[in-house]
Amino acid sequence: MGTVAILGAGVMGETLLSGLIRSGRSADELIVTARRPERAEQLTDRYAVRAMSNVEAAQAADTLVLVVKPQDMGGLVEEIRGHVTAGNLVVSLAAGIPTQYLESRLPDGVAVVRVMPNTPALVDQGMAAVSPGRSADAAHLEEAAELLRSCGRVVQVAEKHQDAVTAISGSGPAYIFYVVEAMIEAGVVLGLPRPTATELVVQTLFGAATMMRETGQHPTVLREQVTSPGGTTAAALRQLDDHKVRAAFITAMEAAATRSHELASGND
Ligand SMILES: NC(=O)C1=CN([C@@H]2O[C@H](COP(=O)(O)OP(=O)(O)OC[C@H]3O[C@@H](n4cnc5c(N)ncnc54)[C@H](O)[C@@H]3O)[C@@H](O)[C@H]2O)C=CC1
Ligand SMILES: O=C(O)[C@@H]1CCC=N1
Repeated sequence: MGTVAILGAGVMGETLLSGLIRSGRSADELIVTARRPERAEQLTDRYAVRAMSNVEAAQAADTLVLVVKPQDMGGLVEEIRGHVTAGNLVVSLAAGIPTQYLESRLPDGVAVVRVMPNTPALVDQGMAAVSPGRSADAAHLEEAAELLRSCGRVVQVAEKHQDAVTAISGSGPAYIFYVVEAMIEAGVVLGLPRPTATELVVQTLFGAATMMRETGQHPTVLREQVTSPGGTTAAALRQLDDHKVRAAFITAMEAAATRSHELASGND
């Protein structure tokens, strides 16, 4: 696969970097760039990878993984465009940025793959969706998928679905943590010590997620199994329905997809 440079190694860039290292990729074949020298030093200390400037990384690497914020993408591409050739594969992990945005700013024929990862990749449980740009062939797509497979699952989607993917699995961990926070608070309101409430909630989430994966049953069936007629669960779910929580989730994810779409036009 050659040398991989992670340009803009913040939260998501380090997550991918650590996954590549865990999966056995040699640190010699990995390069990082960071805006702040202290950050670059931290990453070289932690992973023994090389840190260099964006231009040097573009010159040295075969695959360039762009992991800056969408708002910083224009500046980064402007900086490296003169050093990217048709032999490079460019993989973008940024929300909202279409492959066409990158293709139109990079030399003709450069293969671009758009990816939407998520942070559970940090524990090898990531979910990533990949979409090829105009000049990316099956081998380029496989190369990008291989990078992300180092730390989780990978699916291919049509690029038109990437805003929806961003809303569901890209931002998804945050919604789950939000629900977990709310359930822990509820436990505390009900008088449980905070550490006990936290353990109950985290294990319940883990157990429910494992059940969905291992049984393959639809969540409605699994929910009904918990919900005894006239029982405690039915009383709680009635409150969630009365407060329109399901509708709120759908509206929230529509807002995330809309925001992803807006990011393409450089709206801050
Ligand atoms: N955090 C998440 O859960 C996810 C993030 N993403 C995408 O990943 C990208 C990065 O997000 P985070 O890692 O959360 O942000 P972050 O802010 O932690 O990381 C971005 C890094 O890029 C650096 N940077 C900015 N301009 C630079 C430049 N010109 N050269 C070198 N470094 C530069 C920043 O200093 C920062 O360290 C975004 O585009 C985001 O949409 C995608 C999926 C999930
Ligand atoms: O919040 C964001 O914009 C990024 C993209 C998906 C998750 N975090």
